[in-house]
Amino acid sequence: MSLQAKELKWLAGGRMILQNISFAVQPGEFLGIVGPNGSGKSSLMALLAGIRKAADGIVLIDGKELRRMGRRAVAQRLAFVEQQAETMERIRARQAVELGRTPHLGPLSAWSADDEEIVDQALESVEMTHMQDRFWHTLSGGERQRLHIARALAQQPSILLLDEPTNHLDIHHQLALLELVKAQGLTVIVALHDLNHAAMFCDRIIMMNHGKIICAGAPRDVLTRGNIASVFNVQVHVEAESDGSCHIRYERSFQDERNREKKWLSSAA
Ligand SMILES: Nc1ncnc2c1ncn2[C@@H]1O[C@H](COP(=O)(O)OP(=O)(O)OP(=O)(O)O)[C@@H](O)[C@H]1O
Repeated sequence: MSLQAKELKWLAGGRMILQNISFAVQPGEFLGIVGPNGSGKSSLMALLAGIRKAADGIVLIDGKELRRMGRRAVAQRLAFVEQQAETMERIRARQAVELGRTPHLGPLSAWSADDEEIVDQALESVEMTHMQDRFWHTLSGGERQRLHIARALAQQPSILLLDEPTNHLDIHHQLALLELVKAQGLTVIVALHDLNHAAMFCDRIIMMNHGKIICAGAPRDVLTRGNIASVFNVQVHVEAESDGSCHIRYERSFQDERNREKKWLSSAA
């Protein structure tokens, strides 16, 4: 399924948060959104998921306007894992994943063996089967995050929106999660802070700053020394990889160097 944003604009507290946001994601494409804190990534994800309404502009799913689709119809097509997803205090891990099946259940389609199997698979894919009977409130931040992903996969969407899904995860689970999501072949839009993960996994990247798209394109065309310096105020070396992607090496700042030098001089005195 494709997703298109056309001239999106969003205001909050009388302030322009997002403006001139236009882009399209093709079926099966893995699109990354990167940008500094406060650049508008989460706000954009919320507009794309339909949980916030744009002041102007439209979101289209396979050419249909999102705001004209019912909540259930949207949830059958699109799953959203928010950055600070709500807690579900009194339920067990498995029940949290079972919630992903809700949009597919109805008066004529009660809970079935297929639903059970889909939930089993979703739990297994995030390595949480052994914790399925644990109460939600006893789980760590990373375990909860993996269950949110499992819930989204159990929803069997065509489009997956993930807002910083690797928050709270150790490096094994960060990579495992991105590999798992990539392997699903879904249309994915993911906000990421780790630029190397964006370079490794994304087909295309949108770089945002101050609520606008600064540039968009293949990782090696977006994650350049110049773009990263002007948007993130960080100096980097970008090394080209043999597979056409790139790897970013961060330089220590001048201030860091001076502090280290001072520390070394005072300890040597
Ligand atoms: N409901 C709101 N009311 C007022 N301002 C808001 C609201 N929601 C977001 N903002 C502001 O909009 C800007 C963009 O926020 P947003 O959360 O979209 O950024 P982000 O790129 O996801 O940041 P981060 O990387 O820190 O998660 C911020 O300045 C934020 O304070």
